[in-house]
Amino acid sequence: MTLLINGIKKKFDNHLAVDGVTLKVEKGEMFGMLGANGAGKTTSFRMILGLLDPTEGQVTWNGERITYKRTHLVGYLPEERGLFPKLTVKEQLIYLMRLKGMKKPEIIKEMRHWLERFQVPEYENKKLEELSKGNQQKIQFLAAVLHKPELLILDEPFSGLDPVNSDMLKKAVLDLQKTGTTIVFSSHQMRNVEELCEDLIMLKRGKPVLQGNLRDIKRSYGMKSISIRADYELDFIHSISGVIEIEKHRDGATVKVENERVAEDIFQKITEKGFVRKFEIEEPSLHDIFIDKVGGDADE
Ligand SMILES: Nc1ncnc2c1ncn2[C@@H]1O[C@H](COP(=O)(O)OP(=O)(O)OP(=O)(O)O)[C@@H](O)[C@H]1O
Repeated sequence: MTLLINGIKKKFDNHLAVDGVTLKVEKGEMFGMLGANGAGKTTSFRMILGLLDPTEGQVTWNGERITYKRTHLVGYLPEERGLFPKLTVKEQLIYLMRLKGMKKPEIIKEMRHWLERFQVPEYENKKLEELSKGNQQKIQFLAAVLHKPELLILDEPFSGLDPVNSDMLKKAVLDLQKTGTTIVFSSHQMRNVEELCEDLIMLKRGKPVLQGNLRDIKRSYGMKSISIRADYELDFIHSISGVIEIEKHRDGATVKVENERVAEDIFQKITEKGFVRKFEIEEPSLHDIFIDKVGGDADE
């Protein structure tokens, strides 16, 4: 079972919201879709789900398009959320999961299992509007996974969750992956992406600017971060060519540089000045790569 996206583009009037996305996600993979606001992530998800027709290109799941008849194979947590405020948790999950072809006793069994897991069994008969935003989101997640979809699309699943709930959701997502669910998700929280996904695509104004295995991307990325501890003034590093940024600490600095050669240059210059307690070249964080590639803010 493979999700294949082949050169999809989406034009709204004259605006190309998605401009040539090609990717392959195999069964049981966790795939991250990143990009600044308006980069085209949600539009791509809608095309994957068959809710929006691509202007160009195709999407297939297991060799076929995802049409209305195959929606039971897919789970979707939309960014704009979409539950019924006046219905109880039980009422709406029964309604939504019957649309996915589940029978009522099975829905109730699965719902209780998940409510227990999320430590909110008492919510079964509460109206959605009575729940906090974060707890409503847990119910929205249940609406995406109760029918055990093969492909799960999560648009900003962690936004608005406190650290405890965010961790709980992360564990749930990882467990679903272990059972073979294919997961594609978007997030502005780079730490969550680093913790969860092996492969990713980064979009900028609809175009892919980076794509591949996260570890390979970090290893081969030119930009490096250097951690330095020394007993003397490090301000002079500013003037070395290829230095992107220097952040000073009490007894040293963290320096972002364009490539390893710049790091060697800095090493030589600081050892000429005096004793160096620490000099460590580190791979850039995904946050740094995001800022470098996409610009703007990542929510961290
Ligand atoms: N139905 C639509 N009609 C016209 N323009 C649209 C429509 N849907 C999206 N767009 C535009 O397409 C671009 C991509 O939007 P999209 O919602 O896919 O971005 P995103 O990456 O999900 O952003 P965010 O992180 O803010 O959710 C934006 O410029 C948006 O204004």
